[in-house]
Amino acid sequence: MPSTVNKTAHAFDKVRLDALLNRRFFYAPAFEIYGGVAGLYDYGPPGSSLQANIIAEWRKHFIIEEHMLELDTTIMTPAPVFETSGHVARFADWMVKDTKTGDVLRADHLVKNVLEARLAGDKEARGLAAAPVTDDKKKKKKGAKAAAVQLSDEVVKEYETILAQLDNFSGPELGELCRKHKLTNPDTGNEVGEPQQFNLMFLSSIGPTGQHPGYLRPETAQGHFLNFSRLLEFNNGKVPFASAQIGRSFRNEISPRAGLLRVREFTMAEIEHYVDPEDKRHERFHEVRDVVLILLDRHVQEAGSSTTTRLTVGEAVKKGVIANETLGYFIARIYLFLLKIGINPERLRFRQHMGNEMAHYATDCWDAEIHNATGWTECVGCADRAAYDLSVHTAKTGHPLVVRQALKEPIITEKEVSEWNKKNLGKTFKQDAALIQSLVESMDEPELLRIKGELAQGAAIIKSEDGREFQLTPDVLTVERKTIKQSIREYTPNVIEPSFGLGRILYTLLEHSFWSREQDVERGVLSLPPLVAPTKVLIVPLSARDEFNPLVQEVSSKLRKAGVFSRVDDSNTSIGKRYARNDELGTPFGLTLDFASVQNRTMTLRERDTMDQRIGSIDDVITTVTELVFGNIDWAQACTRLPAYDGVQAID
Ligand SMILES: Nc1ncnc2c1ncn2[C@@H]1O[C@H](COP(=O)(O)OP(=O)(O)OP(=O)(O)O)[C@@H](O)[C@H]1O
Repeated sequence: MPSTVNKTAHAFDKVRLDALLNRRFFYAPAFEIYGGVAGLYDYGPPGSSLQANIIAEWRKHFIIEEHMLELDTTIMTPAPVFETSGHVARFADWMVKDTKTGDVLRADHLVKNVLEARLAGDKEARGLAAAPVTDDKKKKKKGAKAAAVQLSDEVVKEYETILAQLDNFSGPELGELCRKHKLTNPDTGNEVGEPQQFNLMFLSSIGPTGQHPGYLRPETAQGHFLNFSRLLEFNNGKVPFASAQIGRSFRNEISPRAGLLRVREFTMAEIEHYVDPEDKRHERFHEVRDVVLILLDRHVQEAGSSTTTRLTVGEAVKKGVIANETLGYFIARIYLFLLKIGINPERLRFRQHMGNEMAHYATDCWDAEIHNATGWTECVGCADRAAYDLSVHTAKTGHPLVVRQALKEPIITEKEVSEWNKKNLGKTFKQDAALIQSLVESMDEPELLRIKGELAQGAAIIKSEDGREFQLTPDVLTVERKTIKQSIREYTPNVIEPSFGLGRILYTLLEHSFWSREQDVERGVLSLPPLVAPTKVLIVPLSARDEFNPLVQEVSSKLRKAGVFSRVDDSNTSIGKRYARNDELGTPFGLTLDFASVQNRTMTLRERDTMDQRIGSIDDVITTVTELVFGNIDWAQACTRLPAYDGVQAID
């Protein structure tokens, strides 16, 4: 039987984790030797592999499993695209300036940090256990740390309500909060000015003339929408279908201070699922119906609370908590993906956007929020964007981004139809002729009936938007009832959009995976699942002596052939130190080759978390470790195949 491990013997320590990630070069500030730039990071070898493995699993879980159409569209985007999509006018955050130093802060973050600090001070004053604060947290939140002052119960309730509704406030409302609650810059104690909007897109220029402004895209979505007609054709004209894209996005964040959680350049993985607006059922919904989710719905937040409920996706859709099956299906699929790569399900919730928070065109929107040392962080957004994007690009370009569906049974209807005498129309109304025609053509049935009635009396009056009146007579216009046969239905599909930020997922996964050995807090471990671990198997020869070389090569080559990514560590340190280093890199399995291996062709297999060691013939161990890496068996099953090893080379 495998040993049990106590992963909670030491409280989570962000300082240690950050030091580990830096020391092992998971990632580091970009341009570090030039002093670095806030919000820009480079990933080193383990960080890059971890990200690549998460992406590989994402492609399998979504693109391959769901037959999505993959795209790779350009990052540099001409300005008119983002003018049409609304990003130029609205892709902005509210910032405030320190009235003395001119330092810039994001207004909602200022409110959050100061109120949270005051609530922590209140807890301390009441003698209630506050969350442990590490040295690093103290340092970072130095300014935000409030004195241990007890607040009245009403003020506590008011602060909690504000925090629950934070994402719902407009800029002027945030300004009002700063004044009412005397919120000052936590770093300096100075007052802040009125919130102002700051557009987050990086502006550039395409070509040498400076006449074609462009932006670095802040999300990959527009690249999907602009290619909709081609995608639809590729899919043989059939809806529903989805496009998917993994790529870089850029946002000029106001003051990025949260490591990978808020950066200015990051990798996104986005899906745009196109669906008939009249039928948002999903044919695979039954597969996820029973998945239980932790939900925080909009009504709870609007009432000032953060109390979550557990519901199956099936119940949530049935009760109307989640707007439709397709949205529910993707929320459940996002949940399953995050669990698969190692996110702790108890620290994952889905929060619905409140009324003001949601884009005006969206029908419903949920964020997958993952809990970490800084609180709850949105890592995936999942929105029903209705027909907004495709409609605005159609209206702007005149290129119809629509579905034309042949109807099985033609629809026969009777309706009032306008008939024009074009010659008389032009002669009577000259340059106003086109306007008059479009006014009549946009009328609904009751209005046309009114016109028909008035024409029967001799003349009908219509009004233009600018208040002018036109008198129409039967020699110009007649209205007749006709039978219409419609065999094509044309509609703009609605879009359900799951949008993943990979850096946030990667960082929160590292937090959820990190712990320290009970016997020694200095010995950190990253319990990354084999699926995403940067290296799956470490091969450790007892020493760098030549006699081990043939075996090392044999084992490496057999693992390579089995598709298992391994590395050899024949450095000149003890086996224990080599394993400890690889525990920090999250390598789940280790293979040790010693003199017995040379003589008897045996090898030991070590499991990272328990440090248990088993022994078997080289080939048996390779078969077992391969199955472990691919998730076909777990460690308990491996233990039934291979006997325990308690020899001298055990690392402790
Ligand atoms: N500055 C950033 N750094 C890292 N990831 C980001 C950043 N902004 C957005 N993301 C990621 O992209 C995903 C989709 O972007 P979306 O526009 O929904 O985020 P957002 O609502 O603007 O995020 P926030 O409110 O935290 O600024 C987010 O769920 C997140 O994972």
